[in-house]
Amino acid sequence: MKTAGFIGWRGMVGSVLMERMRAERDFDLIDPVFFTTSNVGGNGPDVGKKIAPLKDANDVAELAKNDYLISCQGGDYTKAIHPKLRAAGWKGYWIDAASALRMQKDAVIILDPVNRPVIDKAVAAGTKDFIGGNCTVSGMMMAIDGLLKADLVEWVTAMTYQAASGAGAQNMRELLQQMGEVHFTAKALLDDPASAILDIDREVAGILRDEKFPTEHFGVPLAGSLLPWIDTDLGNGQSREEWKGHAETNKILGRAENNEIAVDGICVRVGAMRCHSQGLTIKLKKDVPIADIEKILAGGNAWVKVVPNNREETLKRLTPVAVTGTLDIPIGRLRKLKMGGEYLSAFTVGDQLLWGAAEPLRRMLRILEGKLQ
Ligand SMILES: NC(=O)C1=CN([C@@H]2O[C@H](COP(=O)(O)OP(=O)(O)OC[C@H]3O[C@@H](n4cnc5c(N)ncnc54)[C@H](OP(=O)(O)O)[C@@H]3O)[C@@H](O)[C@H]2O)C=CC1
Ligand SMILES: N[C@@H](CC(=O)OP(=O)(O)O)C(=O)O
Repeated sequence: MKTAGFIGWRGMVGSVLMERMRAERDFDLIDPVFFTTSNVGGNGPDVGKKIAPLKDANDVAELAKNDYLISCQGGDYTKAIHPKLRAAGWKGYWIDAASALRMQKDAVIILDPVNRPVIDKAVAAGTKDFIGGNCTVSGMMMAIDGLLKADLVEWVTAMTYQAASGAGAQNMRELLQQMGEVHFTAKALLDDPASAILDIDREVAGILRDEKFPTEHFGVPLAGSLLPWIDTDLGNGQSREEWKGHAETNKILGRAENNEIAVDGICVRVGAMRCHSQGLTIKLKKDVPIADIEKILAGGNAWVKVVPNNREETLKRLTPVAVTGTLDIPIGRLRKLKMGGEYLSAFTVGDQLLWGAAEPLRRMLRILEGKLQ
């Protein structure tokens, strides 16, 4: 049995990965070894079998004993350790959730329901670095997988509504603190049915703008507001999160530079917990009837679910609350836009900690073990 070293297993993405691997009995396939940057000698997670005490995640020689290394520890860790491992001659498979290596020439971005042929070809060619994609990109591609496979997409714009979890565990906590603070401020007026809504609104605006309002992690209020900028500023009017849309989509599909699908849009953080939503405008290569589009989308992969474009089904099935904690990728609000028969609108939701982070990693391990058809 091959050995797999896990780094970052107790973080937010890592915990979801452990949960999924336990549920799918992935630990039966490998001998797991757990690493830490903070608690050498401590206890690892419960994986249903006996494991050794935690090893040092900065000990390159110890890491290099493993056939696989799966990291959810973050980009800084990857940048510090991965080059040392390769320089030391380690030939194992590196599977990573962080963005650090994604665009490297020798790395493949993994989203196997969408790009299994690209992955298989890379494995056969001896590629050793397999990196999970950006959560927004992965969610969008899982949703429109059918149209991509049918080569019907000329371009896509994505207007996103991204959850707090994308910014990290501390940010999820801060969002809840902010919500609590707002409610606390308005509570007395809220409890009085005779109070005026504009008085409540004034109190709320006051606390949101108060310098004591908890904003250590987001920098500004997210509760009762939204943040139309995610990740760093590229200096050309685009955020790094928006840049990833085009760069990663085309790399995932393995498309040549002269055959790229243009992907662009605006990425926005909203007060959802862990599901990223996005409104898509898709320019199709030809005018395909909506009933056919629904069929093509539904056949894209086993997780995409087409939601009929009516109010009741949409509000029941196409929200972060409906999707959170599941692998489902609903897509709905499907209709042709006024601009013409080639212009399709769509709305999709995905749990960004599952398909957007943990799930492609555990599936890659199975692919390498020959246990995923
Ligand atoms: N957040 C997201 O939505 C996504 C994140 N990613 C990538 O995954 C990587 C990890 O992200 P994420 O899981 O959010 O990071 P976390 O901050 O939750 O965890 C990272 C590490 O922090 C250490 N840590 C310190 N204090 C704690 C604590 N109280 N509880 C748990 N861990 C703690 C742990 O290392 P140790 O055990 O060694 O102390 C842990 O492995 C990042 O590179 C990110 O870019 C990818 C896709 C989505
Ligand atoms: N930037 C994403 C989360 C993330 O970690 O993305 P990436 O893996 O591309 O760094 C978000 O904020 O929602």
